[in-house]
Amino acid sequence: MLSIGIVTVSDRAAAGLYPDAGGPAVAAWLRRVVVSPWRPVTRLVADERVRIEAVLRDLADGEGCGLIITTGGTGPAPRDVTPEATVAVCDRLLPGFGELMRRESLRVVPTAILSRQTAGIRGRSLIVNLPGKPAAIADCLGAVMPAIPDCLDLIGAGRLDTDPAQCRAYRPD
Ligand SMILES: Nc1ncnc2c1ncn2[C@@H]1O[C@H](COP(=O)(O)OP(=O)(O)OP(=O)(O)O)[C@@H](O)[C@H]1O
Ligand SMILES: Nc1nc2c(c(=O)[nH]1)N[C@H]1C(S)=C(S)[C@@H](COP(=O)(O)O)O[C@H]1N2
Repeated sequence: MLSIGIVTVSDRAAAGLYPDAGGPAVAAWLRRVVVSPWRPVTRLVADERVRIEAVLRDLADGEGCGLIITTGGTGPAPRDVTPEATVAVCDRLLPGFGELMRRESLRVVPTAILSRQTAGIRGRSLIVNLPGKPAAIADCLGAVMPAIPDCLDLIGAGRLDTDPAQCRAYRPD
């Protein structure tokens, strides 16, 4: 059973000023697309680098999440620090994820280039950043999910299969 961490990074959602729409949107997208057994491990954290890093380490090392998806805190505002926290906890980066997600998002909004979203590997966990706008989640996950099952295989993170009618994953022979 693959554990998937879902991390909302938002000052206002963490303070209860608005309900978190991002985490539930990620979970709903995964429920629609992922057909192999998985369990969500959800976290809600303010835009504080030290706390985001602690959450990512706990999900990877403590909860054993093979995949960790963050939403929020990727922009240029002073408190947007999710990419810095991600880079700090990762052993290696996968810059292609951010490049592809920005390219796809650019079809939707010109401000897509403001997202510094990235991805990387910590041990046997793949960490992927998404922007905070709930509408961005499907754009970005739809772009990178075709490559995620093979990445999880390669790092020994666990098995993830998608419904090909929703998202066709590519596993090279
Ligand atoms: N978890 C969330 N739930 C609902 N809406 C969100 C969430 N995160 C972001 N948004 C919406 O997307 C916009 C841009 O997201 P961003 O991560 O830049 O938030 P922000 O302006 O830094 O504020 P905050 O960190 O308090 O959510 C927000 O202004 C808000 O309207
Ligand atoms: N697909 C998509 N990507 C998007 C957006 C969006 O609405 N849709 N918003 C952009 C905006 S306005 C910002 S500021 C950056 C960073 O957002 P974040 O700080 O919420 O992570 O993501 C960008 N990427």
